[in-house]
Amino acid sequence: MAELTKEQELSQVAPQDPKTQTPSETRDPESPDSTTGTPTVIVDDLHIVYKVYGSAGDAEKGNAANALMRLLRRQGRPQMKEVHAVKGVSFVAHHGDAIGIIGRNGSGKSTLLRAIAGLLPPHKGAVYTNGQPSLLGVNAALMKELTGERNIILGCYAMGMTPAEVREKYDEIVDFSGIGEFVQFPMSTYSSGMGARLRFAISSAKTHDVLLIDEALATGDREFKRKSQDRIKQMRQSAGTVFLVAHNLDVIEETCNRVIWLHKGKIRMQGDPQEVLEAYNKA
Ligand SMILES: Nc1ncnc2c1ncn2[C@@H]1O[C@H](COP(=O)(O)OP(=O)(O)OP(=O)(O)O)[C@@H](O)[C@H]1O
Repeated sequence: MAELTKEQELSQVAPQDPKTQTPSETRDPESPDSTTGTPTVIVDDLHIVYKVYGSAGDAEKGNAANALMRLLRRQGRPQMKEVHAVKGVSFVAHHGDAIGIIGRNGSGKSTLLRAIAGLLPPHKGAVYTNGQPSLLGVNAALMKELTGERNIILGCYAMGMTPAEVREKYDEIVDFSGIGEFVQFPMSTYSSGMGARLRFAISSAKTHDVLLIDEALATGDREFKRKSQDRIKQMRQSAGTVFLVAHNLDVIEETCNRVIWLHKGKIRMQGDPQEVLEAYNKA
């Protein structure tokens, strides 16, 4: 796939509006990376809306009449609220990119990552991916009641590795995670940092087409952070694309070649890490 014109080669995540499925329109000629590497992820005018059943607002609470009104209203449809978490985000990522996503709490970073992973359907717009995206978050699901050893095997199988590949990688994963003899204990006995380290070690044992990391580096100690940054650099070199959401801006600056700054669900700025981080720190 030399250019984006072969749209059919990109798998598409749950689009709802056929009018928006024109990824070639989303290329940003101004972007420093838009002409290098093969496109791996195209986010095209993406909107993500959460629907939540809300409770009563403060003005409606407090007395019997209001309580009765609330009860009566609930006899009809329950009150539903919408949270418009991502509002028209578009960008193109390429092989070899490590893209940092920054923004204040609630700006939509994790939502964007989950949408790229295909875990959230777009309300409008689309996400196209070339290859399998894998989301690595501190809450990524491994089975807590199983030992680290079992989880390594399960996790590797889940990523599509063969038994021979799992045997080959097993020691390296345990080593990298630094959990030592705890590998024989159930994950429920691990500290949150140990769990996060094991998840990172498992997920990064394989070369991913698109690896999405959500704050995974925030929990490790200094030594583990350094090791995981090196691993991310290696993954970039092996031609995958890495997305990294982290509040630690140093990690983003050292690891990423491009930064997207989200503000209230929209892209406020994107491009060279130093420039974007400087503007972000001044804001
Ligand atoms: N499961 C959910 N249901 C309803 N609303 C949600 C849900 N998850 C997130 N939101 C809302 O969507 C918006 C974006 O949240 P998101 O977690 O993506 O932000 P974030 O930038 O990752 O925040 P943080 O830096 O605090 O992790 C917020 O207003 C949040 O309240």
